[in-house]
Amino acid sequence: MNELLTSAQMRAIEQAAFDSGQATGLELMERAGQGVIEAMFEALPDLAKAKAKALILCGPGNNGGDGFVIARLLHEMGWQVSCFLYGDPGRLQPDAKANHDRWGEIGAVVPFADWHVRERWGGAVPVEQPPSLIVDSLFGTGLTRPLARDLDEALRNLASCLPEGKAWRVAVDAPSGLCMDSGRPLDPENDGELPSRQDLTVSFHRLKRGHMLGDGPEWCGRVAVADIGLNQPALRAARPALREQLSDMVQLAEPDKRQLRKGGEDYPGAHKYDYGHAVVLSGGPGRTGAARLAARAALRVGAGLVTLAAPAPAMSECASQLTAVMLTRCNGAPDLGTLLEDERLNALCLGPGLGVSAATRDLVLTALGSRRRCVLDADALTAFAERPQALFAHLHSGVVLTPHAGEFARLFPDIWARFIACPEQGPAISKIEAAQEAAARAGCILLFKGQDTVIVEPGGRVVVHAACYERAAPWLATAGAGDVLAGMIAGLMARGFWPVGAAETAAWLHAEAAISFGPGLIAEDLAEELPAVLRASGV
Ligand SMILES: NC(=O)C1=CN([C@@H]2O[C@H](COP(=O)(O)OP(=O)(O)OC[C@H]3O[C@@H](n4cnc5c(N)ncnc54)[C@H](O)[C@@H]3O)[C@@H](O)[C@H]2O)[C@@H](O)CC1
Ligand SMILES: [K+]
Repeated sequence: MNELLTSAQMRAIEQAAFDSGQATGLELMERAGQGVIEAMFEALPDLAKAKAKALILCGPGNNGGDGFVIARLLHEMGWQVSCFLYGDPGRLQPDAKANHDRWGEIGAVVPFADWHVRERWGGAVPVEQPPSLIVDSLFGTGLTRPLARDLDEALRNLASCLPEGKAWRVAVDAPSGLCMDSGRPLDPENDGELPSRQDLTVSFHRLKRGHMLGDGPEWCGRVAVADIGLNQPALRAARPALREQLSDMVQLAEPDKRQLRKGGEDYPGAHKYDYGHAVVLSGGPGRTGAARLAARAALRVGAGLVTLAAPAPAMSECASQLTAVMLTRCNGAPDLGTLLEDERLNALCLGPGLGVSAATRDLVLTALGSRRRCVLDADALTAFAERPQALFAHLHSGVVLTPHAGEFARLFPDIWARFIACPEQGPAISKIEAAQEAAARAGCILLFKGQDTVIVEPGGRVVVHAACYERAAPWLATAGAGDVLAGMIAGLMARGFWPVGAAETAAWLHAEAAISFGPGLIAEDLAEELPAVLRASGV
């Protein structure tokens, strides 16, 4: 259940279910409507107390069909329901039409020409009793272009007449206007500001990428997944074409708890060298903090030994601040080369506080030449902004790049420009495609940071860690947090994690530590919170 689907993958699963006789469209639509009802009363318990009047906004496709089911079921529960339709009833798809007609036996359908939102709810004394629930069943995974201007205007009027807090808002599958493959609003006219935020968005079968990526979480409010009875493993097993379509399935990040555990059957009587030796390169005097943060994190995440390699003038500054982390002198690339003659040094971290300079570039190239597993972060990336190709030519499958948006833009300016252009049609390019293209060009693992962190192995695994909803960790926006992440990845690689697995586990632990610590967090706290996080997750 940790998968993130594209709209096309969802359609393919649905089609396979029809073709194999696992379900009919009408059955799925009924379960979808039922699923929304159950999910919203569970997630929003106050909604049941507010039981009064619901406004169901139905669209021209199957998303609208789900809305007619919801209208009927709410009516059966005693709600007063108004159904508004944006679209031509004569052109509804058969399943949506069937549910439109069933609703028609119960109540009216207000055509778009008669919505008159302002007249209804805009005056000092509303003409009509305001709804306590507004269900957005206009567009779901089928949205391919921005909302038409007249609909957009009606929805903005509705939002101003019934602002947030005046009525609960629940979206069926997607907040209308959001591209569900990217989490980006298809709304160039309004700079991506959709008409309203939802309190809850109910997805079907699995989460879609748009629920977790980009601005998706902000517009969805909260998410719930309704089971609509699709047996994906059975469909996949029986249908090679579906297997093919689901082969590049994106997963939500999870920690590898088995590998995180020390001791046990993998390491009877383990020695510290069984857990590797990470080396973190430090900047000069007054700029050693970032590397020290990374080194401490590498040790806390379980590397057997961690050495900070600092230039001579910074040695005393480092020595006064280190205890378990070891210290060695490294005055530049030749010293690093000598250091790496010791084969026990098996993972490197370069970038935090290193400085944007030719000396940094030389250190990076020496590190890459040693073929050690390596994290390149911060200045190790920015130092190549002028000539990214000079870096890419030396990268290999044991390297993890950890750019934030600014660093990504410097290394991959063309991909970045396409990624941030306001999309006019769907599916819009998502952070996943941007990261995939960048990783393919670089030829190594890429961890593209952000609230939605995307981890890509060229031609391989794609993982998303989204610090949203119950995993929101706003305190992570603090100086030095990125240095800690880089150190954690290096520490895990020293322990023997594959680079992509190290990036995934580190991204999860990093957010988990922030969630566990809570408000007031500073970067120093992240590594210190790791023991509690590891214990709580059963490691
Ligand atoms: N895939 C599944 O397994 C299920 C899907 N269901 C529902 O069906 C939805 C998908 O249905 P559809 O494929 O019919 O798509 P939608 O109902 O999302 O959209 C309807 C159609 O509108 C057109 N359209 C796209 N953008 C538009 C715009 N800006 N203005 C006007 N028209 C536009 C497109 O041709 C699209 O097919 C899902 O989101 C979900 O709510 C459910 O009924 C249950 C099961
Ligand atoms: K919707």
